[in-house]
Order: sequence, then structure tokens, then C-alpha cells
Amino acid sequence: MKGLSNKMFELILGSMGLNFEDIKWAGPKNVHPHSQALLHLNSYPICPDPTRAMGLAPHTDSSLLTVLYQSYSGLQVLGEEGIGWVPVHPVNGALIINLGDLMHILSNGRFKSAIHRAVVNETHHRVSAAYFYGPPKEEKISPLIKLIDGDHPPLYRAVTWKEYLEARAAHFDKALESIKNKNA
Ligand SMILES: O=C(O)CCC(=O)C(=O)O
Ligand SMILES: [Fe+2]
Repeated sequence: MKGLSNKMFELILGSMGLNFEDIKWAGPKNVHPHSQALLHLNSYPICPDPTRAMGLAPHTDSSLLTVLYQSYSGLQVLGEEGIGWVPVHPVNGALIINLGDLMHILSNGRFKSAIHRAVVNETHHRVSAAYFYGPPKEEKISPLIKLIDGDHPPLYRAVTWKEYLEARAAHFDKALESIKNKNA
């Protein structure tokens, strides 16, 4: 899981013309980043009336990225501008990659964290496993210096993963807003 997450992170950085050398804690190229991760196991029992229950309420993940396995359909992602909830169905042998708020901050908003939720169903006990991948505890995450210029000021102040989780506890879905630079 860690190897896959490192690779995904490297590819995402690459798409912005960057690599691990641009991230202090990630270390030089070809050396694995000193990341940390958390595993969440979710269980959603069969529900006789899914219209009256929510599996997991809408949220963004706080991680840099999340690798998600789901046993049965139920994950939904909120599309942009009136598209509404889009189901993400499981594909045999495939995992889902969700971008989290720390990636949103690190990329200075180029990569948006995805709002998603999980719904329950009448026929299947559903399980999912979410592997949250992020920086080491003490490392501050801020918009990467190479993505900042006169036209692109840093949108967010620097936070550790722990500090960001504290902002989430205090501000819920307004956490990203709460660490936004005033002049940005
Ligand atoms: O059960 C799912 O598909 C979603 C799980 C999830 O979003 C989470 O654990 O953060
Ligand atoms: Fe999530």
C-alpha cells in the first residue's frame, strides 16, 4: 500500500513538473518518502430502508491521498456545478485513489480534494478499507514553493497533519477555509 501510495504521489507531483526533491520530507529521488499512514476499516450492514439512512456523511479526507477498497457499490463523489452525486462502482482488481485536503494545500489548489460519501443498500453487507497516506507527524505542509509566483500566491498557511485535524474538529467542512491566507 505504501509503495502504491508513494508511486501515486510521485506521479501527481510529476504532473505538476515536480518530484520528491521538491519536498523536504520526501527526500531525494529514488528514496522512499518518510510518509505515515492510517488504515480505516468501515462496515455498513444491510439496511431495510436506505432512503432513511446514510452510511458515511459527505466529507473530504484530510490525507494527501487515500487508497480505497470497497466490496460493493456505495461510494459516491460530488461532481462539480450541479452534477450531483456520482456513484463510483468497484472494478475487479482495481483500487480507488481519493485526493485529500493536504494535497489540496500542497498543490495550492491545483488538485482539489474530493467530497465523497458512502450510502447503504438493502441487499449487501458492505465493507471498505481506506488507507490514508500523508506526511510524517511533525512536518508542516504548505503550498509548494515552485507553484508560487506573482499570479499564484500561496492560498494556505503551513500546517502539520495533526494541526489540520484539529482545524477539522473545530471548523468541520470549513477547515480548508479556516487556514486560507487572508490576502489570497
Ligand atoms: O466506505 C466508503 O466507500 C468510503 C470510506 C471513506 O470515505 C473514509 O473512510 O473516509
Ligand atoms: Fe473518506
